[in-house]
Amino acid sequence: MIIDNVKIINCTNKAILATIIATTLLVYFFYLFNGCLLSGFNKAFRRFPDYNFLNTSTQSTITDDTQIIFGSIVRIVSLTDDDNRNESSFKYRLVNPQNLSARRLPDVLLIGVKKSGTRALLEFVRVHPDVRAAGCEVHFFERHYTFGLNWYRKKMPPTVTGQLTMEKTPSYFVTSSVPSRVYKMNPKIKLLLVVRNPVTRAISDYTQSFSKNKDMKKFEELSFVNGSYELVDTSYGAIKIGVYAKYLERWLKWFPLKQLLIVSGERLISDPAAELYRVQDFLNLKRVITEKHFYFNSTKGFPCLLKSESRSTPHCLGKTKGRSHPKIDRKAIERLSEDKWTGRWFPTNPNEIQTVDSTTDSWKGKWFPEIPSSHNSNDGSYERDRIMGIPNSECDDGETNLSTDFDPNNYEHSVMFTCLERSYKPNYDFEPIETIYNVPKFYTPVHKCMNETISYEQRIPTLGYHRPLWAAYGEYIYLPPQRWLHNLEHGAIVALYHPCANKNLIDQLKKIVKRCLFRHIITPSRELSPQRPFALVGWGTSLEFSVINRPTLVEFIRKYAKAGPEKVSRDGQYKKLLTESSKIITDVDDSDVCP
Ligand SMILES: Nc1ncnc2c1ncn2[C@@H]1O[C@H](COP(=O)(O)OS(=O)(=O)O)[C@@H](OP(=O)(O)O)[C@H]1O
Repeated sequence: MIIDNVKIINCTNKAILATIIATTLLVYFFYLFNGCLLSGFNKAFRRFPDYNFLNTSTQSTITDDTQIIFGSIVRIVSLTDDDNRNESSFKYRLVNPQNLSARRLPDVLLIGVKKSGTRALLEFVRVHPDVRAAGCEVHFFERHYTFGLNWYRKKMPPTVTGQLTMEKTPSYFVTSSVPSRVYKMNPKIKLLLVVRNPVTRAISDYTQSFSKNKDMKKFEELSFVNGSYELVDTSYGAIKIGVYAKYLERWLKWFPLKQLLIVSGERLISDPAAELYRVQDFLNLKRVITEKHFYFNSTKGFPCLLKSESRSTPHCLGKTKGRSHPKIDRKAIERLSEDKWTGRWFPTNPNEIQTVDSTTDSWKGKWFPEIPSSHNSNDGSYERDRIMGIPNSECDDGETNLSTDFDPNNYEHSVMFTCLERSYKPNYDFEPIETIYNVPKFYTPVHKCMNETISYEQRIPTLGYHRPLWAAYGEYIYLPPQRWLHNLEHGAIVALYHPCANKNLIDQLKKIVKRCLFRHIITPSRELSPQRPFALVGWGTSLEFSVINRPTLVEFIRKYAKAGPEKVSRDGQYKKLLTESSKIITDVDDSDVCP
């Protein structure tokens, strides 16, 4: 009986043990299978932090990297990653597997003109997700025609239905056999032709040859017969190519003008986005390539891409594009540019060319593509009207067209600096939030004239397009961000407060900033949140806070003052609603910040 009892107890123990193991295993498997469910919950919780995280237009990027540093929440936002995310949203599409990897003959040909900006146009247009281009010049129609169309097709990139295939070889334009061959391949093909002031083009052409052969004669000697500036030598290749109409005539025998778009090489440099809009319209593409894709690199002196089909980082064209030109005798340039030398534009009588296709409006007549004086890329004059710090009533003189940003004389605009709600209470529970944008190394924002609006994606902008005239340093009744962003670029610190912020705290903030450095701006801003109605802003960074903690603010100012990409300490020109000019603290360069 006792033995029986022991057996029963043993059996019961085994059963209990088995039950425990089974339950543990069950729980374990349940956990494994629902891991994604749990992480889903976690993610959902993480999606609901406080106001500041929700109310910023950069919220999608905030998850990038958030850390606690010196009692502040620091979030690091990658601008380029964010851009990629935007791009990918239109890059991905549902495709049938059989649509993949098909190589097609070109729908679009970039036929020339050599040294007019053809590489720039190709690189810019292939940013479009619906355009795929052969990277190298294929030279099919003039060099490798005997290889046949199949060979040519294999040189093209794979495309899916709906994508355009494109190729550029600038020598197509000047080779007589090419237009008929292209027509034979595809009579409906679209043609792009970049033209540039032929004198600048000739100098660029000469520069390229000279880089390969330093024993070459001077440009002036090659361009004129007998060494005097009397007779232009139109047999010299660099000059000859500039007689665009001669070559165009051949193309227009095969293709109607509506199948050809003439792209301005000058505008491709001064305003690439505008020229790319024309190209996208001509190719029936959605206007995807915009100003956001470009930045002007002042070191290179040309627009560059913030990202492209193959690279997500900012980059310019290679070293062979945008070379320095040798110094050419001004008299030679003047002689080559003379209006009365019709041969520069046309082989004979300018009116002759109009008989080729006079039915279409887009034919510009003698000036091909337009009067040369209207664009002259030689002296960089395209940037002249936007030069910073020089008042220009047609662009920005700090007086005209101010309402584009903020009109100091319009009482309706006073809402920008007036509190319409109850005053916000400071709250120690809200830690300061520092946002650091990874500014691309070569990012150079453009100056925009007052006839163009500037808006920002960031709630508190820390970089971006701005006005050519920057603000005089000091405290303002209100200063729009389109002005103070220029000050940030010069290394200023901008202190912002919400008009409804606590008055005592506003005074404390002002005192700290005024005692720290000369290069400061103080202005209200309605973009701040009720929880953190104060902010300090430096180039590419901002610190939003609820209460005034002197050490935190001083630390931020020391870290980001003078950190803008331009080292300019001189005072600004814009003074509308300036109430107190800033005082020099150590010296004009703010050598010692927050002494
Ligand atoms: N964004 C940008 N970056 C650099 N360069 C630019 C750009 N846009 C136009 N250009 C001008 O393009 C000139 C070269 O023209 P092409 O690309 O047609 O040359 S080529 O025929 O393919 O050799 C090149 O000529 P050079 O200045 O003589 O080098 C440039 O003036």
